[in-house]
Amino acid sequence: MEMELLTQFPHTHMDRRPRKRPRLTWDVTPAQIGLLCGQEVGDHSSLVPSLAPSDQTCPLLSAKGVARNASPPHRGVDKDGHYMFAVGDNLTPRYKIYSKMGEGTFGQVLECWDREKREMVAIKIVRGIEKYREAAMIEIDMLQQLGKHDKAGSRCVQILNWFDYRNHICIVFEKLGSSLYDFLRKNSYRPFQIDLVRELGKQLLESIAFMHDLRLIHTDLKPENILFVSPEYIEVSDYKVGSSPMRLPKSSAIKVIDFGSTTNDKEGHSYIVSTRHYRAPEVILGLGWSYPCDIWSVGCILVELCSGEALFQTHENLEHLAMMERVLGPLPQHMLRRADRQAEKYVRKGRLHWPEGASSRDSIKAVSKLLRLQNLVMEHVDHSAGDLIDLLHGLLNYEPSDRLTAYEALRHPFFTRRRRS
Ligand SMILES: Nc1ncnc2c1ncn2[C@@H]1O[C@H](COP(=O)(O)OP(=O)(O)OP(=O)(O)O)[C@@H](O)[C@H]1O
Repeated sequence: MEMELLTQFPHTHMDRRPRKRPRLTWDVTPAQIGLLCGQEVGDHSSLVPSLAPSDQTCPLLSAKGVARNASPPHRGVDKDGHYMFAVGDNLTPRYKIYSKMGEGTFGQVLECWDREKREMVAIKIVRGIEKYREAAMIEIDMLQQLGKHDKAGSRCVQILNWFDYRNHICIVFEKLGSSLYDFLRKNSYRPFQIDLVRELGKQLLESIAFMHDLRLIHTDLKPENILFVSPEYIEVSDYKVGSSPMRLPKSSAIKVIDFGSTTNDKEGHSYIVSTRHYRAPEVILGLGWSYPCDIWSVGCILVELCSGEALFQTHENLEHLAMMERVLGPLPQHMLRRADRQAEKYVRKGRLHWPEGASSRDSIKAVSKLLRLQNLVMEHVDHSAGDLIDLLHGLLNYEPSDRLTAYEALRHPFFTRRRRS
């Protein structure tokens, strides 16, 4: 019977830390997990009722002769522990696989038809490897904490259900649209209009203020982890010769996803967090980090939305710090002096060991071609540039304790000033 294939989460390994991003503590107690396991979460209606295919109307889903409610065939895992599937299979008797929506470090996200609720959902099928299973349990705990407080469901992606199936933790989410990154990519990295950036930045900061109020730090904010709620867009012509039409989202509503690295605020976080381009200086220098690391990421994201390109395109710590100095001015001496043992090699006589310590001429060139923040913004933004530059200086303040909080940023004139329409 199908139910026999649903295994229990092995509580015996609960003390082992997930390794997606190293963490200091295990935040989910076995008792909590026992309570949560396999339970439905909340009551959510379909986001796309009119688009959802029924089993009768979707040829893709019915063509393969998979009996309704049958267990899917055993397909095993690939070399990385990813669940192997075929479009049209049942994932479980309840969920039928419609398409693949994305893939990340944790696993794959599949678009599935929920026969019980009669709606499309997005299911993250976590790799069948212990460390990812453990990290997935943390993500579920975070999602449940967020869901409990976000009654309107407007801030963060909603978890609808989860289960442990054939050694894969499966997390069922409301189905959302494209990520900001995919949207930029499909527009050949042409920037968003400033008014859309304002809309997106405001919602992003509201989501972060909400998380920070709950004493949660996301730690992995990036355009890939911010999704438009609706998949719908319109195309408008771009008057530049030879350019393809520009996509514009029909609605600017967004939600934050991927809480696999989210952590409760505790003193003394010092391990490395965030995806490289969006990583704050205190993280790189090993000075310890907290809520302000999310705010730094927002600053990097807003620049990227205005310019179309990631602000700090680097894979190396010293080059990254040198890029920050080029765009934002010198790092404060007191921060450089406190650099931990890993980072002290980037500092000589109280200043950044640059360009002397550069790994190559190309690296020096990559840094020197970057523009100062105000010039970079003015190159892409016509109106509101002054307000935006001022806001960005507050979000990208080197000193974490002087950096704007999410609430302070929301009160900035970039968001509050009355504008002529
Ligand atoms: N609810 C959703 N609706 C639509 N698409 C989604 C949803 N959740 C995730 N996706 C898609 O799947 C991709 C991977 O999801 P997610 O970031 O949660 O996975 P991950 O393995 O934790 O990624 P990472 O490598 O960043 O840690 C996203 O970038 C997005 O394109």
